[in-house]
Amino acid sequence: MIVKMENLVKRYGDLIALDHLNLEIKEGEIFGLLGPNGSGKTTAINCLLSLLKYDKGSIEIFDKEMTPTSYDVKNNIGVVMQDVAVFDELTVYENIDYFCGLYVTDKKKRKELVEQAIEFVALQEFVKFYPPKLSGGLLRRLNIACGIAHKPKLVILDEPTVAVDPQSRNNILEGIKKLNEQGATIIYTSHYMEEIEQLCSRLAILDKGKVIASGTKDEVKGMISLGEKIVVQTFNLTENHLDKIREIPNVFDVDLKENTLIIRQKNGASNLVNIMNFIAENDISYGKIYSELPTLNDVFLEITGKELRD
Ligand SMILES: Nc1ncnc2c1ncn2[C@@H]1O[C@H](COP(=O)(O)OP(=O)(O)OP(=O)(O)O)[C@@H](O)[C@H]1O
Repeated sequence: MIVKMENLVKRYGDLIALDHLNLEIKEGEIFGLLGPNGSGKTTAINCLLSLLKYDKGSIEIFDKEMTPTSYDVKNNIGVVMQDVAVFDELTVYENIDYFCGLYVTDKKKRKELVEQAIEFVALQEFVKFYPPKLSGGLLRRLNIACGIAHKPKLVILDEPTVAVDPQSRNNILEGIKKLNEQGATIIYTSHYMEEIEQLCSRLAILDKGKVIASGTKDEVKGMISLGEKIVVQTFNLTENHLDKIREIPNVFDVDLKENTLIIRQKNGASNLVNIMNFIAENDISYGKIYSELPTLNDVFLEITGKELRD
């Protein structure tokens, strides 16, 4: 276990920002913290880093209690915060060199690390630029390079893709996968469920400072009863057909409205094939046919009654 957060409570006055939060993050995973704005993601990260005092609970990182003076633990953590924090009066190269220098004093070693970080976020053409001359996406990439240049074992990224262009977004997501492949454990917070789906091996969904669902993506999706949804645009279905479709393995709900048939099935390997075979065998004419698996938003919607996005 790389991170163990137990029963964490954090209050801001009357507001309970973290309400007995429990998180366990294992070595080598990309762990997603997903939740709508204000659900407590940044507060959880700040407590984890001992940047914020909390009211109750305990935090262990690398099997050691985390305190504001746990410098040996902090040396092995890289943080990329939501707000870009670089020096406007230093160039791209100098910024990365400065932040790397907080951890690595050997100049030769640092030069290597800084160059690797620049290559990692593909900022080679911009090394002499000052931050005010960089676009939002490039600035975020610089922010990331500053956070990871010292090759930490644990990398924490707090919504690193907010307001970036699609090219930088892809660069950032690919970079995170690469970091993980090179051995870093990653904590990634976002309110974009697509990013969490794409990146993370396990996740926790937060709402009002509580974990409302956690596990692998499949485990989390398995917590709700929506199952797989198969949609068929069809024209000549009879009641008799609908009855037969209800008998197909895994089908638990069939609904025909105008020309759209929605079949809900429990998860299974050949759900769509079974439906297509039935359509072919019964000479049913159809337009579009497609299958949708539940999304993390469906999970959130079912548990909380509201959408993940604002
Ligand atoms: N310094 C503070 N003082 C008072 N309330 C705060 C403070 N920081 C955060 N909060 C409140 O605590 C709750 C959790 O906020 P937090 O920033 O941790 O959420 P978040 O999930 O990271 O949201 P976002 O996605 O918008 O960053 C929110 O209701 C927020 O308004």
